[in-house]
Amino acid sequence: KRSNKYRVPLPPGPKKWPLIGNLFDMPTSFEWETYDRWCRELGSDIIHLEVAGTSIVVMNSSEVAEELLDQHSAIHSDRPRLVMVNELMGWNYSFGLMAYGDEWRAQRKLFQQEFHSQAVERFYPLEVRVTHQFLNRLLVDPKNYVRHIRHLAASTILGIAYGIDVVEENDPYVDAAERALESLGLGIAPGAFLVESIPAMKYIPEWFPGAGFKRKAKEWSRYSTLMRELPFAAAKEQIAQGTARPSFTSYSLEKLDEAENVTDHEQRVQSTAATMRNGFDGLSADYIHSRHACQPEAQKRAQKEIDSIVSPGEFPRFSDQERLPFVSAIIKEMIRWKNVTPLGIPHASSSEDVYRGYRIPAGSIMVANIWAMLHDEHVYPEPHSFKPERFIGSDGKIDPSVKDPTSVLFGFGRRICPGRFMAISSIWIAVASMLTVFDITKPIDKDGNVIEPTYEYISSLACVPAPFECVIKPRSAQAEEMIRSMASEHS
Ligand code: HEM
Repeated sequence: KRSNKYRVPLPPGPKKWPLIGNLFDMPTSFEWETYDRWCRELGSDIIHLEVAGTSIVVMNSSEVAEELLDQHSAIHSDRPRLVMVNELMGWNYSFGLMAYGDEWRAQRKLFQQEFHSQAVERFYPLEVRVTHQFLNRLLVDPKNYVRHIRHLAASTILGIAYGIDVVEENDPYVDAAERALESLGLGIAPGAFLVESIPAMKYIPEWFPGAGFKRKAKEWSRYSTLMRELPFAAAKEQIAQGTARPSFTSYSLEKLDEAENVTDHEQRVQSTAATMRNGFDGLSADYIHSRHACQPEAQKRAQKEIDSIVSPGEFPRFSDQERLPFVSAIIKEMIRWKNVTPLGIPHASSSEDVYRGYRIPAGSIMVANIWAMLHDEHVYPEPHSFKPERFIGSDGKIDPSVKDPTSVLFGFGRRICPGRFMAISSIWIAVASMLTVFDITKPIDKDGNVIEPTYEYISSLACVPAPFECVIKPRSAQAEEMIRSMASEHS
């Protein structure tokens, strides 16, 4: 039986060495580009790697990812084991990192009830309010635009998850989340902790020489607990006092009476709300990070479109989306051109599978190379150029024959990003509003030369744009007045 089984070959891959496999071939930054190169060299959109006994399958096209993660989703919907963050730092409460099973299903259902495509419309007024406040901060202090974008992301998610308003400086909930998410990034970084390869090390006592990782994990687990408990306690208090704004927490706790077990339901609401914060932090902010800023032609075309549709003195509304196709095209191109999550979140296979005549071993880590899918020259000609017009048809509307990048950006199968509708709506309103009132241009040095932006990206788990200089100025005196009056209306 065994010998029959092993006649089914593994997908092709770079040459493996005994015991260590591809350990020394593995890229340590911009992995997606190396995986893409290997796939091209091997002429296959699915490849197999092995790192010290761990099987890794890279899916380099949307066809393979859809077939494996959607159509074979009963097999490939688990997550890889994460000893440091899940078992030692306490992040296993978060359904995004959790193994596939009943608790994952229960939390995911809770999340989806409040975040499906129609339900997210309840959060539109909040998204509009925090966006207008963000524009005012940009007006007052344009140089610190990265900080304001991060503040916008935090205000959006803390408002939606808990109904909490974020304060300008030293917000306790933002600080708690930042500390926790920073430690999550350190704990999850591939190769950072030996315990990931030798899980039995997790039983070493803290005082033991070489057990520094245990002491770190203990300290970091305090941050993850604080991030989960602090805002939830505040939301519950506001609900009890009758001062709470509507939020995921308030909507979900209203259903407490229907729950079979009240304590379990409350715990689940707490964990799911905290998971929203991890999902959102950074990602949407990184997209809004003025990627389109230094694309003057696209900016001017979008502004012309906005000026022709939106009445003078007003901001775009969600209901204008269809009538502003070029703004939507800019957003599609922003998320395609330099996507922040080039490898998504890996899935894991709970049992063996056979696909296209290849064997996929049980326990394989399934990596979707989203970057490669969004830079496939057959789907998006000149994939490395910023060309929002690629999404516009001859009738001036969004061309449905061009693949929408959101169909791969948010992952696949049962684990597909459940926050995708909210993510896109909050990015849309922020970008459309910024374009309405601001001109974003490249800075000029003291000799009158244009300073080109760096377009550098920091490669970690996510691919984050490095800060670059740009000049953000109101388009007119009327635009400035609009920002100020909206901000005072919301304050
Ligand atoms: C532009 C912004 C975003 C991008 C690019 C993004 C992308 C992704 C990707 C690629 C995955 C992995 C899917 C898979 O395993 O196949 C994911 C999962 C997830 N995302 Fe997002 N996401 C974004 C915003 C959000 C927001 C706003 C939330 C919450 C409000 C969120 C919550 C989650 C959760 C909870 C998961 C884990 C789902 C699970 O394991 O079942 N994301 N996201």
